[in-house]
Amino acid sequence: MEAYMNSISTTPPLAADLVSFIEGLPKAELHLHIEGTLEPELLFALAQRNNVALPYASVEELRAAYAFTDLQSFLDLYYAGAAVLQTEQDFYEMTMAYIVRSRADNVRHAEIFFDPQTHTERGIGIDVVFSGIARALREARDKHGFSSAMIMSFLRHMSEEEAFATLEQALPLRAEYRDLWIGIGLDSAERGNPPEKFARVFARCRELGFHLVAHAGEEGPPEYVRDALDVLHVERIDHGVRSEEDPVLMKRLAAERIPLTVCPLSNLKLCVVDDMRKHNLARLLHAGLAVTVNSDDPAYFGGYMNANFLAVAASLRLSRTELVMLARNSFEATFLPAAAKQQLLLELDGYCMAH
Ligand SMILES: Nc1ncnc2[nH]cnc12
Ligand SMILES: [Zn+2]
Repeated sequence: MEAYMNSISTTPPLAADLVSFIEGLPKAELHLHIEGTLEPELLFALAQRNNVALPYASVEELRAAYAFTDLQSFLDLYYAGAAVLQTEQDFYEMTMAYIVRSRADNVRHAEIFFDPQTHTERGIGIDVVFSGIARALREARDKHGFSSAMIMSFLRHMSEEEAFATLEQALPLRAEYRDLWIGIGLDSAERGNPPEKFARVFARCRELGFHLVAHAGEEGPPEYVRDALDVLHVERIDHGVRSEEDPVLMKRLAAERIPLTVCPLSNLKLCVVDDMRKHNLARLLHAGLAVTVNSDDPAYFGGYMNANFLAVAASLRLSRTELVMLARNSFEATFLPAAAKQQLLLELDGYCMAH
């Protein structure tokens, strides 16, 4: 919330009816790291339960440390924070907290990243990670009709060999999690870790029939976006905001309607932009790209889905039509079967007619 407040402090407030329109707008979240939803309060509670020492005396002190200068300064804290996750129940509670929070934002479907290497490196079994996350997602589906999927992401600061080893560990679980585990992603430090580094493991995942996505063009150059498409054969680009530096790439992204999962508050917190009013989301949208709004690591960046929508709506003065385009793009960009996608699009149409 803090980043949102700073960015709009010199921007006129949104009309109350537009705020409530955004809050109730049905939406899909396609760029969310479940480890990035670990709020300081839960992080402290898990540290205590699992006897993990923290270098912070209080929740407030920890929150005060969330002042990032770039992606790496965030990743250092994010990986350290994830060390409190030890048991299946811990992963369950973290995931359930995210579901409660995103249902309140009227997120109707979420495709969630998880980073097994962050945990297996510390001796946590990969089955523990899958099981805790999936138990929460299945419970939310059965109790509330909350629709979701899991995207297992490789850490790009690690080697391709280590990514292959993670894939080998995970594949025996595939049948057990067939209802949820639909895709493979690529995240962590982008600069100096180009898509080609993971060409072989992505080719294998493609053969295995997974959906493919990758972070590209967050801090890295537009060539990484092009190579994520041409070398890794991804179907969506996570972030992709630096694509704007390459007009040929922009034309292609628009013509092929390749979804970009943009994360406005993340971009502000990680200094990809220094002012939300300068964010290129509206320009990308107007250039015909399939832009979506997402929260990335909401516990660290100051807001969940609605905070992201409200921040761009206020700073970029987005109209209802533009906001609906963003929500529509989010449903169209899901990996849901056509009928389920259509159902969500109809729900969105119904909402627009009623408001
Ligand atoms: N914004 C981001 N970029 C790259 N890797 C990440 N892992 C978690 N959040 C990330
Ligand atoms: Zn991300």
